Amino acid sequence: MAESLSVFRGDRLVLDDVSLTLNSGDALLLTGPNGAGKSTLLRVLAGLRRPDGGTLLWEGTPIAQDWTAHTARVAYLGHQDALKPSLTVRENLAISARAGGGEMEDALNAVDLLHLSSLPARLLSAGQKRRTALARVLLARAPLWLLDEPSLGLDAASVDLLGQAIATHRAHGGLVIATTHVPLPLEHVSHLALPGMPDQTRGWWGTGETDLRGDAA
Ligand SMILES: Nc1ncnc2c1ncn2[C@@H]1O[C@H](COP(=O)(O)OP(=O)(O)OP(=O)(O)O)[C@@H](O)[C@H]1O
Repeated sequence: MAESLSVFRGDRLVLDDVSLTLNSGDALLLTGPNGAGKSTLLRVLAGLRRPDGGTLLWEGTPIAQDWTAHTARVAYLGHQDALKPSLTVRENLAISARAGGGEMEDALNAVDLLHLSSLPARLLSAGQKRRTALARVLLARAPLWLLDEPSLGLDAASVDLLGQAIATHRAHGGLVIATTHVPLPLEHVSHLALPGMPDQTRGWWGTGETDLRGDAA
């Protein structure tokens, strides 16, 4: 999927020769210290930023041939929840539902937001906003989820819901790449530690993890 990516931010080489491959149902956790380039890598994979070197492929075809087609494959959750404050939860999500055709009630249910769906987004707590943004990912009906610190601000019950949503997506053949600084309730994940990761955190990231660094295609 990604071959030998390199990305400069300013004059600093933030990503140097990063490669990774995901198959249907796979999940990859990106870890590394602040500034390691995790968000940068996600934005490149989302097509929001062009790499300075290397190639992105989808089913063997270079993504650069059709960036618009790639955008339709991706549900991207950034650090910002990007909600319109005056619109209700449901109205915010309706925009995504129209774009992706997903089921509104199922998405609200999956992140336990049904009871808050008529509230304007400006009245939501940080965790409730994050859950709304996650519901938008569900509604996008995109095969590739790119999640930047998806558990940010979530309580324990909501982190469990996040884990279930990801597991369901994977069970239907979806792909997930998520950055995180904390363990997530995921099974059989791969793990790409961008440079600077302290060794003692190995083993945090769920069961069955595989270290892709160094041997990824
Ligand atoms: N607009 C910019 N111009 C120049 N450098 C930038 C810019 N945005 C980010 N950077 C630099 O790029 C590097 C990677 O940033 P990035 O946000 O990808 O890191 P990260 O691993 O996601 O960090 P965090 O764990 O804090 O979220 C950092 O050194 C940062 O200072």
